[in-house]
Amino acid sequence: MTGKFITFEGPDGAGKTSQMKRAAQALQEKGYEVILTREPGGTEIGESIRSILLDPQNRMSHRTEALLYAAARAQHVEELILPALQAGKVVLCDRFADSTLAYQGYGRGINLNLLNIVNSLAIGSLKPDLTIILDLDPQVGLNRIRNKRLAVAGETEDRIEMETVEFHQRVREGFLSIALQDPGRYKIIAAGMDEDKVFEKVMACISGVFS
Ligand SMILES: Nc1ncnc2c1ncn2[C@@H]1O[C@H](COP(=O)(O)OP(=O)(O)O)[C@@H](O)[C@H]1O
Ligand SMILES: Cc1cn([C@H]2C[C@H](O)[C@@H](COP(=O)(O)OP(=O)(O)O)O2)c(=O)[nH]c1=O
Repeated sequence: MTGKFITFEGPDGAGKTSQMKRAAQALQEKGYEVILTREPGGTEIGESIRSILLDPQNRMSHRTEALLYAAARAQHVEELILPALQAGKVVLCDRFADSTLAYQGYGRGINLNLLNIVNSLAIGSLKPDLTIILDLDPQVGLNRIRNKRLAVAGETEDRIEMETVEFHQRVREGFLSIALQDPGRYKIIAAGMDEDKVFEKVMACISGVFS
């Protein structure tokens, strides 16, 4: 495997999408071939599963939720991520297996060992070279999202964003606990600063992967 696999994690509204777009552009300017993708999603099947997962009309059991995220991930890895890495590309992925541990594990309360098994069924031995966790008070993130939604008529909150602040607080703490387990792979960046400052730190972490 010659490519690089970099994942972005953190609470909703932490700035992952914005930072990833800038990082992709910076890397492309340096001559790297970059794939920008997201979970759940990244493939036709994954995007269909995403609509089911995020639809606020769906009353879904926690176990169904965990398995659907993993199903979307399995397709994503096989159809898009592994082939891109084998072709030497840089894959930037908006959320990956750690989101299942944080949201379905720390958030919903599903046993973490079980989730690790489900994740390994979905991803095999694939491991990101770097995982950037954009850390933010979840209330600030949710307010950012609400302001963004207000700007787009007709957009409403998705099924996960509608969860309680306490749920999102557990998710945040979950990400921080996960990061402690492998400080070499996880880099935590405080995401409450302005976008340019966060971006400087993001690029400093990414540079480490290529040195
Ligand atoms: N550092 C920042 N400070 C203030 N607002 C931000 C910052 N980063 C992103 N935003 C805004 O917050 C909203 C959510 O950002 P986004 O990149 O979509 O986050 P995520 O993908 O983590 O949900 C967007 O409207 C974006 O412009
Ligand atoms: C990948 C993944 C995402 N999620 C949740 C987190 C998000 O609320 C939602 C969709 O992800 P995303 O669109 O990245 O949300 P945001 O841009 O608001 O951060 O799915 C899980 O609960 N488990 C998972 O395994």
